[in-house]
Amino acid sequence: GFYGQYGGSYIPEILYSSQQQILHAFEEAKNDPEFLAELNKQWQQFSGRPTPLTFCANLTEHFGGAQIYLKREDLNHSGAHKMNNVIGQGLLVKRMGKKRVIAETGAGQHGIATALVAARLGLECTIYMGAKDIERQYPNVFWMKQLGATVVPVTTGAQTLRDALDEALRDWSSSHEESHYLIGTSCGCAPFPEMVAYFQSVIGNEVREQSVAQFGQFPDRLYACVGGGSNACGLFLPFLDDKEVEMVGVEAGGKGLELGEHSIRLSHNLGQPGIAQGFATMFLQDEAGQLQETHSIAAGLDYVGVSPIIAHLTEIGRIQMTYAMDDDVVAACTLLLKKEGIIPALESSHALAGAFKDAPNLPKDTKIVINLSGRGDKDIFNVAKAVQDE
Ligand SMILES: Cc1ncc(COP(=O)(O)O)c(/C=N/[C@H](C(=O)O)[C@@H](O)C(C)C)c1O
Repeated sequence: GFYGQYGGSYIPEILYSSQQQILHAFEEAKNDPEFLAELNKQWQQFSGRPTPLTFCANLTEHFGGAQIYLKREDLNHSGAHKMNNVIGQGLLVKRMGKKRVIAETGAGQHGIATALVAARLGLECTIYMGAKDIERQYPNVFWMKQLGATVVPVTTGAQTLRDALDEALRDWSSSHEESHYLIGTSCGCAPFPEMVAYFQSVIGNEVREQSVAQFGQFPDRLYACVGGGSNACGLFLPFLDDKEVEMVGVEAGGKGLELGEHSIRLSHNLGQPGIAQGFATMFLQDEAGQLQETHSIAAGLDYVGVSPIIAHLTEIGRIQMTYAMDDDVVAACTLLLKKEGIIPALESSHALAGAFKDAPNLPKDTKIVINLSGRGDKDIFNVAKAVQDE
């Protein structure tokens, strides 16, 4: 479970048995045609896969450079890519004979996806969510409760994702016999990063077929926002060996480069290697190694760690990491909805902002694919406030 110097599993001994159980269940399921058939059936019939690869003619003309395509993970059931992973892990929970799932959430997309799948699979569900995030993503919280999930407000620390993750891990430490910790992103101890990346890879595998079918080649360049790193892993990993396909990850530049104003772990040399929350990766930490507060207008990118897979691929130069500031993110969001009639999540708008910066300077025959990881319904009040402040 190592990716270069990152990854591994640094967890309390009491979790070893559950970790091993998940590892074996995952290894077996990956090679079980029945599991894979059920997984694809639920992805198609419950979540609505395959998601379209949408050409943006107006934006392409507007920028006068690269041809712009969107991978529409916003069209998954629940409105984000999170559903891909939750269905996968939900079927694994049934296979392990467990009755309860625990999850952390920030943007609420992972939370609502977990509550939806728990309802469908008849599992008990507890969601940990920072009190600040509950406030700024309330539409998702309302439905989680209607679905029968227990939503636990986390009031420690900055009351955002990192704190919710710590609380979820605490619960799992004492309930691991009957509960599964359904992590929402490609972080945490082995095998979570690999497992979440595996389930999310349905995104890139579909793009491999759709790009050749729609424009006769693989994309020249892929863009994805990076919070925990799961939608980026999902789009990028199926193209890893196709060296001509470039990959750009976009982090949250927030309000500025002062500690606490952003969530930039990999670009701009702002993160440092560290070990926390069960794994080794690049974290935002102070000189003493204490995890720092982060900020982003997008709750889903407001996280202090990052996938060890993304950290490693960035270190070896396979992924170029950049970042987008809150203002550019809101501008990218409103440009997409005005030009193409698609309302993106603020997280996904970071990938848009990164691509829109490059598009005008790229040759006209360049094909770029941007991962539209989610829809913007949950962000109504945040966007309203941001455009009002302009
Ligand atoms: C629409 C949308 N796009 C991107 C992200 C960033 O998560 P990754 O894809 O794992 O980097 C997110 C992250 N959302 C999580 C959530 O809904 O709980 C996030 O807050 C945490 C699980 C990291 C998201 O909702």
